[in-house]
Amino acid sequence: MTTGYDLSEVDREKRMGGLGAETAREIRVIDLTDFENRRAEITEQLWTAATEIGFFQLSGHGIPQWQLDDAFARAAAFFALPESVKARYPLVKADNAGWESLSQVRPSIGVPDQKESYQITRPHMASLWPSEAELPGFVSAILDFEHRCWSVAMRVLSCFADRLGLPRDHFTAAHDPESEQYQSTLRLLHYFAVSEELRDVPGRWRAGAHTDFDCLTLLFQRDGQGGLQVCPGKEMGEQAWTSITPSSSLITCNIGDMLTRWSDDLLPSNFHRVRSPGRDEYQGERYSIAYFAQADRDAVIQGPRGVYPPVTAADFLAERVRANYRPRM
Ligand SMILES: O=C(O)CCC(=O)C(=O)O
Ligand SMILES: [Fe+2]
Repeated sequence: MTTGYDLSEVDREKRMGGLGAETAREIRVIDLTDFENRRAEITEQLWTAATEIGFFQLSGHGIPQWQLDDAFARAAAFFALPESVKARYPLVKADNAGWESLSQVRPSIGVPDQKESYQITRPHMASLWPSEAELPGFVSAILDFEHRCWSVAMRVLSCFADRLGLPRDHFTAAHDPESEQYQSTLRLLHYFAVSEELRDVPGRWRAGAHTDFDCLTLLFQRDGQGGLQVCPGKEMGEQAWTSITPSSSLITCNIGDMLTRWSDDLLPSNFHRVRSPGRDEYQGERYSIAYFAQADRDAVIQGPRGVYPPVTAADFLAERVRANYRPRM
């Protein structure tokens, strides 16, 4: 077993900080309706979208619209708390839990993302939840939403397991919400409105180019709050980025580095970033929510063909988090 790993993903990321070009690409929408009866067809669609393009969107995912809207309303209420209150729930890096602001520095750009975020990782929240008085009903609503995300992610991962020749529940067993080792994370994100003095300042990103550390990311956005751009991993050399039209009802998915390793590189992780609005665009704030399906700390990541040495999900994640935040955090 290796301890840590060689961080080649970070080296790769450091080459992706430039502006690049823009290009149109097809982003497929895959309908999960009637999942159990349509599993074979859906599996084919997910596999080709994931391997040919990398990013895809889900409709028919079963999370009701009211619950998506409610999660965003609660996220906005959290970020609207006074700084002094949010500061009582600071990000604990080792646990991927808590609130941070302007502290995530992507290796690609070397300056902080223009955002704040609040991360929920179930086993580590004891002292990190806002109180009932501060935000009534927040904890139960967010935990319920997190569980709905888990269940969508596990459906998608079960299809990938089938195609990789692994037991169908291989990934589900490694993302066990009942385990103390669980480390999947729900992340509420708030990108700041662009102040007058920061407009047109080059080199500012809402989120610098990166791949995610996890197995699978579910990303929720809001109509009209654009900025997400993607660049399929296998085409990273060209640095041609495609803007994703935000949608309040679809889930945008991407593969993360953990699943790339676990699939012996068959499922590529994908670069993405959130650009700052241009001069003539909406300069207001932007919200998004991401669910990162990250295997439990004690899960051992190694693909069926053993292309990479085994590494625990705990070691894998710890190295990436260390490479991503200012030392003071
Ligand atoms: O906010 C977004 O649209 C993307 C967020 C993201 O890529 C991340 O937090 O890893
Ligand atoms: Fe991301």
